[in-house]
Amino acid sequence: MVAMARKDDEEGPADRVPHLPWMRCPVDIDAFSGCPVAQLPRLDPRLAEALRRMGIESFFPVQEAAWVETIGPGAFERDICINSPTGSGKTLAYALPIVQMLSTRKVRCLRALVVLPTRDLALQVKEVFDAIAPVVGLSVGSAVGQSSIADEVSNLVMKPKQELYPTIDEEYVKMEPQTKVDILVATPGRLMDHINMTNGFSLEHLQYLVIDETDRMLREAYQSWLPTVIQLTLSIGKDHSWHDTDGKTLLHPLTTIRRSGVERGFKGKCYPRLAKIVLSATLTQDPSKLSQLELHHPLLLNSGKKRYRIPTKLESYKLICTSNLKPLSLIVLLQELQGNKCLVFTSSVESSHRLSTLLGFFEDLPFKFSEYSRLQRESTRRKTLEAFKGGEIDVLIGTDRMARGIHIDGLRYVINYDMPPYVKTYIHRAGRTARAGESGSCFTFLRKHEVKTFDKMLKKADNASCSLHSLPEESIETLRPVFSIALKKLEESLESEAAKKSNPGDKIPSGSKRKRTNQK
Ligand SMILES: Nc1ncnc2c1ncn2[C@@H]1O[C@H](COP(=O)(O)OP(=O)(O)OP(=O)(O)O)[C@@H](O)[C@H]1O
Repeated sequence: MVAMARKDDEEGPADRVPHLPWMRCPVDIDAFSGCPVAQLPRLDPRLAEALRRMGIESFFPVQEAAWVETIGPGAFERDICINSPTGSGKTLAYALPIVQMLSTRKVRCLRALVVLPTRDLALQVKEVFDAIAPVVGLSVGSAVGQSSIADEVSNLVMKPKQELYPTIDEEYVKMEPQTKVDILVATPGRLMDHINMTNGFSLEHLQYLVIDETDRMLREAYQSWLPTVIQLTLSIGKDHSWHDTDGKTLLHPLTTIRRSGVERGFKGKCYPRLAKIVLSATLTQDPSKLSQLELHHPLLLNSGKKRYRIPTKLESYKLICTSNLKPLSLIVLLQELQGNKCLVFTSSVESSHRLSTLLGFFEDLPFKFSEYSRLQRESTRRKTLEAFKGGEIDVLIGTDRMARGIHIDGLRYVINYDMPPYVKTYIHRAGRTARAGESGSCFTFLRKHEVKTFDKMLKKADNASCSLHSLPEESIETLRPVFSIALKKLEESLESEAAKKSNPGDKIPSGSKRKRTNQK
């Protein structure tokens, strides 16, 4: 039953009318042209200046549309759901209104929480907040597990200054630490660690909750993070009392009092309510999944006519070849791409490992490649990604872990070494290129029998025409002799790895040590 629901959500017809009435009448993002920074109404001049320093001269349509519904006439009255293509600028679409709204806050409390599925993605989003929030006096923190929990705690909370609280020492000692950040970017795991264990970490004052990559996040049930977060922000009926030395009950000076919202016309909800923004390039339409978000009069901001949309400047190509020639065809294609940055997606970590080990047995390849997978240590992965961003590696080979949200400047090419199983997967993989109005290409290797399924799948997205790309036969033939030797070495290498796994004490013979990268 669960499997069927997932398949239906991923694979339903492209033009199916959404079940939820509010999804049927979205705000059309494409009706916005994206105005110059100087013309955005009510934008704090300090933020305008920060944006200019970031090289942003005008806004993208999704950013203008979101501004209208938050700072503009929409005034954050409704929760916002954004369905807009990869690379269309969704991060700034939520970061800017939140920072602008909080720029007038008087007391520091944790008021905005942004949750993302992976650490890399969370750190990328934090960079955007870091570029704009400090200019209006806001502090941004992260809870992503990049450093030890103790370091994270010391960056997030501190004991309040004693002189601000003229109570006797004993009372001060009992006081809980308070937050050091206004905005927190987190992954669900570390967020739950702080909720459960960090003294003084509180979501009581939260005003904004952003769930980026929403469809992916709704599959992330980690310790029921979503219901926990929502529950912790509801403080109706909670005892806010704070006792002074005479035992009199005072309100804690930082308490956000959420009252029942009946008089504001939203029965059963609190006021001020927690405003939510949820986003994806492939937002789910499944009512049962969306209901977990407990959205308040949701408003959909949508781009394109079909359910999914591929970036306008993305060119899609398919290459048809047999399984046994796929590695050679990949090498020839990578040679054609002439050392330009490229991501290669496989269907599993094993497949990525196999492929990169095999490529390691080809001498003198004219590109530098590396494996990027969860089989590697976090620190190795981070270094690899940095090297790729910095241009020391041309090709990264990995799985769908690299497919969500990651932005790499100058990335022109994506290759699906294995066919993506769903149109959503195609969109996120291909969406690592052709971002922010740049052009890019996505190549997909297919076996003959996969072509029909693939073509049908792509029809579910706007702008998804796909031409055939052929590789020169003679280039493939030239590589064949080396290929046979490389295959033999690959088998030996995998065997010795397997042996090492089953007998961790044994040394691998030096000749068969695996080589996952050809980095110098
Ligand atoms: N107004 C703008 N002008 C120029 N560049 C921009 C603007 N807004 C965002 N960008 C750049 O566009 C790139 C893509 O933005 P972002 O990562 O927010 O896209 P996204 O829609 O969240 O993509 P995905 O769905 O893949 O996560 C970033 O490098 C960002 O710096």
